[in-house]
Amino acid sequence: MNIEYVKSVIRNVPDFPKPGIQFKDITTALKDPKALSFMIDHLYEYYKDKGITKVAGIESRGFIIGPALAARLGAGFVMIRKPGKLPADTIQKSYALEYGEDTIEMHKDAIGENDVVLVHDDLLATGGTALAALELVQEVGAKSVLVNFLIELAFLDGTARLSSAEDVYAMIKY
Ligand SMILES: O=P(O)(O)OC[C@H]1O[C@H](OP(=O)(O)OP(=O)(O)O)[C@H](O)[C@@H]1O
Ligand SMILES: Nc1ncnc2[nH]cnc12
Repeated sequence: MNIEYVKSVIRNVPDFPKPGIQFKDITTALKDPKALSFMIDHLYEYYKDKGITKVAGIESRGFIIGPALAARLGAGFVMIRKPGKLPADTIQKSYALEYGEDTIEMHKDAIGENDVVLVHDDLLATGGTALAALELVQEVGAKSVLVNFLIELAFLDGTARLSSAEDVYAMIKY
């Protein structure tokens, strides 16, 4: 079992959700028991000695591997959600999309100044979503912030926008 195997079971769906987009569909990797456990094991090995105290997953595909990885690391899990879903006091960040704008939010008390936070999502494209999440976690005063993706669309150079993170790691690159 290796990264190439996981890559081989990620389905490419052309022209979804609109013409010209090559959609990387992780459902075919998640339903494969060997690929699912490999992804969690591999990320655990990468992060186990980095002192992570919280994994912050981005809705919704960051809510799949994120909590499993957090449990393996002995860390807590924090939800970064689309607006209007979190019940207590939140901090928000808006960011540009290809067309228009989107907002994410997190509970203000989700992270403290002693936390080493791993922001996790399934995929890095332009980096707008991840940058907004990184800034949210930095603004609430985390000690340091690392960022992780299962997949990076490297040709879009989203990592360039995440230079204020301690570390950025994507398991699979296209
Ligand atoms: O790097 P970016 O250009 O910001 O794009 C990446 C984001 O887009 C996808 O989420 P989507 O908005 O499709 O939501 P979902 O996870 O709920 O499917 C993906 O899961 C990332 O969160
Ligand atoms: N090409 C893509 N595949 C899957 N999710 C995405 N989110 C943004 N771009 C994507």
